[in-house]
Amino acid sequence: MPTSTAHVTTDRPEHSIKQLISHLSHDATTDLAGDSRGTITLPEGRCVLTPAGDHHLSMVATAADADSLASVQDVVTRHLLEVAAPDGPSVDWTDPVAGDALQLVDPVVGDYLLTHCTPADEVLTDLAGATREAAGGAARMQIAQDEGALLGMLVKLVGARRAVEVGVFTGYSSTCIARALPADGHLLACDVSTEWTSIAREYWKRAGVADRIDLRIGPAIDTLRALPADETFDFAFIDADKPSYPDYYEEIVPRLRPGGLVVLDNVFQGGRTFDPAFQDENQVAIRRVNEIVMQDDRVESVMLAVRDGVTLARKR
Ligand SMILES: C[S@@+](CC[C@H](N)C(=O)[O-])C[C@H]1O[C@@H](n2cnc3c(N)ncnc32)[C@H](O)[C@@H]1O
Repeated sequence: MPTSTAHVTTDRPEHSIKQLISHLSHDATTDLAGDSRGTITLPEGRCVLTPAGDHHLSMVATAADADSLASVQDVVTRHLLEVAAPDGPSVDWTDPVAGDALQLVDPVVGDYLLTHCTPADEVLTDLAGATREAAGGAARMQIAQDEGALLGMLVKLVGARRAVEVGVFTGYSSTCIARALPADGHLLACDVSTEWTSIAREYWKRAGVADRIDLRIGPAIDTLRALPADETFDFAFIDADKPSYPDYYEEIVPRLRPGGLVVLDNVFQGGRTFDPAFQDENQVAIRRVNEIVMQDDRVESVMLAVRDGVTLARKR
């Protein structure tokens, strides 16, 4: 039960955040960012305060369990009321929500997005159907149509000729990427499964891109590390086993040309990324790679709330 938010009415949100951060600086680890966002880190958890328009501030508290969350809420609320004017704000926290119950994208918005991008053609529609039939529940691993459209558009915007994909499955994303490459383009596609990628091969042929794709079966980290030293890429998509994301990222970034793009999928982990109660190896690795990307001077990055969270990192 680790996340809860509160919206507080205050005349000067930036000023209130600054005061609170200063007030708590002896009892907690505090940080005030240039955009007036304040972060308070306590032993029990964390609270991030953000100005929201001229008369509000929003607070997001996270902790590993309900008791710790209540303690974070209590500390922040008490100190906020201490620094506020005597007729100070009322602070009403929402009920705690577990990370995996967060609604990442409202279903109404999600449907609208899906139905307002270039529609999937017959090949991609058939591929999605064949994957559902062959993989059942595992078909969830396949990227959705709007994410495929995004990948294709990014490949074109970057003007990519050489691309690499880590995590092929039945070939939806690789088809979108390969189609967006020029006729002499090349996609190095890495996966461990001959079973799933046999479906991919069939659909690459149908899409007319089989000759641009070089499928390598085996642990992707071995494939990447075995590449010639001078092999470079313009575009990379990482969508395989999550614990290896930091290693994939570190292998790929040095091989990106300046202006090249690496895209990382599932950086939200269904909301578990935001919730410290979730500590399995997937979530730990994704939080780690999210920090690595954010602090990496070699790239500029942005995280998009597309599906399960997509990070774009462009090599400087
Ligand atoms: C989420 S799926 C990829 C979905 C795909 N991008 C699509 O659009 O359908 C993850 C894939 O990563 C592959 N995988 C898992 N561990 C791997 C590893 N160590 N090296 C390479 N591929 C791996 C799995 O076999 C699976 O096909």
